[in-house]
Amino acid sequence: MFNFGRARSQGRQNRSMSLGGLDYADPKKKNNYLGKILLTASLTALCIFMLKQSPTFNTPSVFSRHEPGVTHVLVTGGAGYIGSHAALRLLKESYRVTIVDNLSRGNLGAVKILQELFPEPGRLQFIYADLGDAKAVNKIFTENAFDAVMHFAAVAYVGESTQFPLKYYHNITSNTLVVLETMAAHGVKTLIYSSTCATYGEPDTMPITEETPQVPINPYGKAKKMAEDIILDFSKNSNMAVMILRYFNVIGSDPEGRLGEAPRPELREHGRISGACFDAARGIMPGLQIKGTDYKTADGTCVRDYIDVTDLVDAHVKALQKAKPRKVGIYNVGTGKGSSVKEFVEACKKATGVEIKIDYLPRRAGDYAEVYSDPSKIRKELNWTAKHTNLKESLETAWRWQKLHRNGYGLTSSVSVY
Ligand SMILES: O=c1ccn([C@@H]2O[C@H](COP(=O)(O)OP(=O)(O)O[C@H]3OC[C@@H](O)[C@H](O)[C@H]3O)[C@@H](O)[C@H]2O)c(=O)[nH]1
Repeated sequence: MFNFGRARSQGRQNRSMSLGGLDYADPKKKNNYLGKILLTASLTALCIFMLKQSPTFNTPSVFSRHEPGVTHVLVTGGAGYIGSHAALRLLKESYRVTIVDNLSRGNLGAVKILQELFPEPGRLQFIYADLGDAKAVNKIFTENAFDAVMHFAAVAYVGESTQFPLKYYHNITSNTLVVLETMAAHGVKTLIYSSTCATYGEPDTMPITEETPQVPINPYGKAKKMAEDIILDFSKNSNMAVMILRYFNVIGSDPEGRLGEAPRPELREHGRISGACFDAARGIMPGLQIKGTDYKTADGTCVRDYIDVTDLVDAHVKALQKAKPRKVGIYNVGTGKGSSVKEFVEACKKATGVEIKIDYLPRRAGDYAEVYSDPSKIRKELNWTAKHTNLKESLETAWRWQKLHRNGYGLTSSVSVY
């Protein structure tokens, strides 16, 4: 694990070690030492220069104290697709944001864009850390005064979860435990948790309400359900304000084309339908594979409820504003409308203007035939409703980003910790 804060303290240690070892008795050595001092001084200057370029350098004291009227939100996974869009929205709304990300799935490029948009001291800082490292997380909470946590960071591919279940159980449950324990230890009182429709599995009746029994059928959904249970049990004897948002299938991009979805190329085989469509439209892949055509749905392909990322982050801001101590709110975040994979691909062809070649494959492990939400609870209680319900229009915003960023976020997107 590396973070800029640690680099600074290590820099201090190294400096004192080199000065502590000076011995001026030998004139030859003295020249050596002068050389070393000059080298150390220039390296230190270089380090400081580089750190000043990094977002973490901006006035840590501002981040370490509560300020009346300023809500400081820790966004875990803020370098990822949804987390970065949430950070952008929070920053636009004048929240103070700290992003923690291990860059295993997220992109430093997304953080850099946010940093360029909000360069003022005290707005945004980035800390490179892994939530599995409880000591590092504790240090982050010690050095920062958070008012709320939005916990996005997680591995999140259904197919991958069936292949590497332990990775999913570990990452999703134990990291949530670390976040909760550290929040409790430091008195941070509000949690907005990213859950998923995958916790419902394959219910008998549609649409899915928050009362629909949760019977997940893949490790991703099961691990998210476990994390929800951990949070719910903890909240029974705590005065924490908790909001659990169960997302349906997230698509789209920042309409101004600054942020987008940049999945790891090496994870393409597990990738979501949106990424697969765009890869095919851009000719990076020879075509799109539709995985499963024999489901009991109108056209035989799976049905999902596609929610625009800008609507999703709007739900987060509303959840944050309405969160109350000792209360738990659980909400579906979807449009209430189901679309089949075939319909999705047709919309993608229209949005991109590309005639995507399609191969039909057998079912993917872990998939359920049909899920779509009943979003009436969130509409009633949080006054939230999806504004973007046209698949093609959401895909157009994503396609715009894809065209502007042919290499995703560039070199930074290949930084990997796992
Ligand atoms: O290349 C592909 C990818 C996906 N698909 C199909 O498209 C449908 C949607 O699959 P995706 O992987 O995009 O999304 P999923 O429904 O599996 O899960 C998604 O939604 C819920 C979120 O919480 C999860 O994080 C997210 O992965 C499935 O039927 C899948 O089999 C393909 O046919 N081809």
